[in-house]
Amino acid sequence: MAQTASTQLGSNAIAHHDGVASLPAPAPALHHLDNSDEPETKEDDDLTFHDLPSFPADVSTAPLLRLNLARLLNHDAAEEAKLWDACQNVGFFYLDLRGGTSSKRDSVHSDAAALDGDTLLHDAAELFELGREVFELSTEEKQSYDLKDQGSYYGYKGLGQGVVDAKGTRDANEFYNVSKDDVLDIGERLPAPEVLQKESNRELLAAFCRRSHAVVAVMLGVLNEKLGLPEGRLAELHRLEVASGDQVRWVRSPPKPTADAHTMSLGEHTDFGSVTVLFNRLGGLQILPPDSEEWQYVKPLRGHAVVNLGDAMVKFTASVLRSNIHRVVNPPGEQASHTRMSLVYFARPEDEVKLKVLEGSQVIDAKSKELNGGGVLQEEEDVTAKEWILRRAMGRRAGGDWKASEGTEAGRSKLY
Ligand SMILES: O=C(O)CCC(=O)C(=O)O
Ligand SMILES: [Fe+2]
Repeated sequence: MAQTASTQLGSNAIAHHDGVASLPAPAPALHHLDNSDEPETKEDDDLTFHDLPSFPADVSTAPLLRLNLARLLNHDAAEEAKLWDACQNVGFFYLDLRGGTSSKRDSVHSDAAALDGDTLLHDAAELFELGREVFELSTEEKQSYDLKDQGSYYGYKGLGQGVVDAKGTRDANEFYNVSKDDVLDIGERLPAPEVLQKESNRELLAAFCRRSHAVVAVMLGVLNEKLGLPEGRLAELHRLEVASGDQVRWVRSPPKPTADAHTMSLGEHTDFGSVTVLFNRLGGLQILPPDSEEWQYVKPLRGHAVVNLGDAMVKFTASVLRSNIHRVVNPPGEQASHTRMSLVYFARPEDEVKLKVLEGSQVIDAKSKELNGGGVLQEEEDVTAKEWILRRAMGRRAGGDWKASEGTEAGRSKLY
């Protein structure tokens, strides 16, 4: 008898499929490892946000694997295998940050002091408050921090100032991007509202960057080993202290009038960079799982980040790793009447890194050969991370060059 995705995935995966006939059928099960023999801890029982309406039980959700930072820090082989699986097959997973603290003696993690999942969760909670303050400023003031005309994607983007498709349909979110280089005093200080110039808030943003980057470094370390790349290869393309397009982003979508309920808040896309660490409280994020035509919600889980890979990892690995298409729609059910805000850390390759297939890995070489044989691997473009990110980000602004903003998954979307 066919199993449902949730029974296949076991207790450690989040999946919900109901039997309501009017809803779309569940997508085919994702590749996975079976974790059903893992005991469920008491803590795992409570993954909901108590101050918000609950995520409805009757919508189809993506059965993403749930990884645990503490286990990855202990070099737990099964956990590393799960990470490898998720990154090859889905490109999205949950990361339980609770209790994920590195021993300072662990020399494998160079920035061990910054590696603290609980403090990262705490910083994220404070940043949700700070984001609220930023968006409460007047539209006129916020608009003065739209740096598009200076050729920058940092700063503010107003509601409807981005497009969600090639026809130019306007988005339904506003966002604010803060540069890692700015808050770590590596790059120039960009114009910003007073509240973001306050030293204590710059320190909070800097701490969030360091801690998110340290979590990303753990992921990159495991992937480096699984790919069989020379030691430290991915790490040396992503040094915290070197200029890069790493950024913090707040995304805010107000509740939509009923007539507009189906307009997208944020259009279908793949992320441009390497690894994205996302903090969600209300639903609305959806992914189009591999081999599926059905968009599925990613249900937010307390204590967890949603982590996904971006196009740079696809390019570095000749598509051994996956950067999955996703979008943001209205939060489901009762959640739709609430303003949705999310907080994101985008880790990207250093500015001058060329987005080319990496050398020195048999796994990547084999994949390149396979794709070349099938004629799928396109000739590599000579593009740096900085150029790529700028082109992709600006192409999504109203009046931008949509075609130039295409990512690695263009073939998956009907909109491209
Ligand atoms: O708001 C979200 O949940 C996702 C945001 C996102 O995908 C992005 O900013 O690239
Ligand atoms: Fe994204």
